[in-house]
Amino acid sequence: MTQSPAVDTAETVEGGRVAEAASAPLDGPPVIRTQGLTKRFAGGQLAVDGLDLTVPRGSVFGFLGPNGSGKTTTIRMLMGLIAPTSGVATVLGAPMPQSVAGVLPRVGALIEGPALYGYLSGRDNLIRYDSADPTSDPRTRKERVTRALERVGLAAAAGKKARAYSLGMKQRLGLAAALLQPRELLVLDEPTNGLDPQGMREIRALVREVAAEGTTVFLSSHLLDEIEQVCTHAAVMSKGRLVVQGTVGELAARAQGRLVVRTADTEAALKVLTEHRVAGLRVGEGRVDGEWAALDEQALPGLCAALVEAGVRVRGFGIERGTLEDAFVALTGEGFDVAG
Ligand SMILES: Nc1ncnc2c1ncn2[C@@H]1O[C@H](COP(=O)(O)OP(=O)(O)OP(=O)(O)O)[C@@H](O)[C@H]1O
Repeated sequence: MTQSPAVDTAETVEGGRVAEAASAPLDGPPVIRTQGLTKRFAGGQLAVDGLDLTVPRGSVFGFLGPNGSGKTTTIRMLMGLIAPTSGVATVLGAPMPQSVAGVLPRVGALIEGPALYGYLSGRDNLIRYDSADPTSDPRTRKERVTRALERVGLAAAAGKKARAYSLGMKQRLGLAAALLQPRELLVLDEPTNGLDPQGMREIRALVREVAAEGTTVFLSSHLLDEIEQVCTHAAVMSKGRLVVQGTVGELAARAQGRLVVRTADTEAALKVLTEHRVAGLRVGEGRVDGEWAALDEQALPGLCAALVEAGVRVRGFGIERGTLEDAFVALTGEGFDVAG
């Protein structure tokens, strides 16, 4: 696939080297920055390999990658839960894990499912969680708990014991815990895991709302469309390494749209498109597609007419938009495993 000029602003990793970016930084120093961050587990597993990540303040940053690509391990290092084997992680300007005590009160986090007391109600779980936070004000606790339950859509189920909650409700309760106080940074590991489509929409709306209030949101996901819907920026991981990072617009621009002709007469269509110098032609079941970026939009009606004149029975003719998934496949040469 050819690259459009727009993608040159994305920070790209090729052959293990980072080409520094002019990637639209938002205000101030980055909220998260890692340099050469690496984690090799005792068993020898290299889970994160030389990661250079820059999360701009005010962004909704999607940390994207198939299962097992190193997202959770990275988040655990950022939150000081495990120490890196080598490299540096800085969160809100302070090195981790050394600055855990100063940094974590400024961060709301939902990692690997919330730790809940099953015998307590949702509301009592939040009260207990908030009481354990030395920075929280007991005088406003009740209102803050009520507000957090409302925000995540759990007000009606607040009195139910947490063990009776579905996975999605537990996930919401964990999110409510992260929202008990205003935070500079919200870190969410797969926040829509276990939610139905409506629940996913609600959580995404909540993420946008929190971001609009000025909180930087860092969320991991293996769902490409989720990243496209809520994030301003994204980084793509594959096998512990950073593939690319930049704004979502820059990343999606890597996936150019394709000209698609739907017809049973694929051979005849291929001939006409070749004559018209359409590059990157591929023939599929009942369709021929090619790169369209180099074509002039003005040329499309003429191209369609030429197909018809050549006797091609055209059932469909148009441009299909490229997706982040196309970009991922183009960048890694792999399919994106969305299982799990
Ligand atoms: N404690 C551990 N000990 C050994 N290997 C581990 C450990 N934790 C994770 N790994 C391995 O490190 C790799 C990265 O795992 P990680 O959980 O960070 O990926 P992920 O992208 O978050 O995937 P998922 O979405 O499935 O959680 C995997 O191969 C995993 O098996």
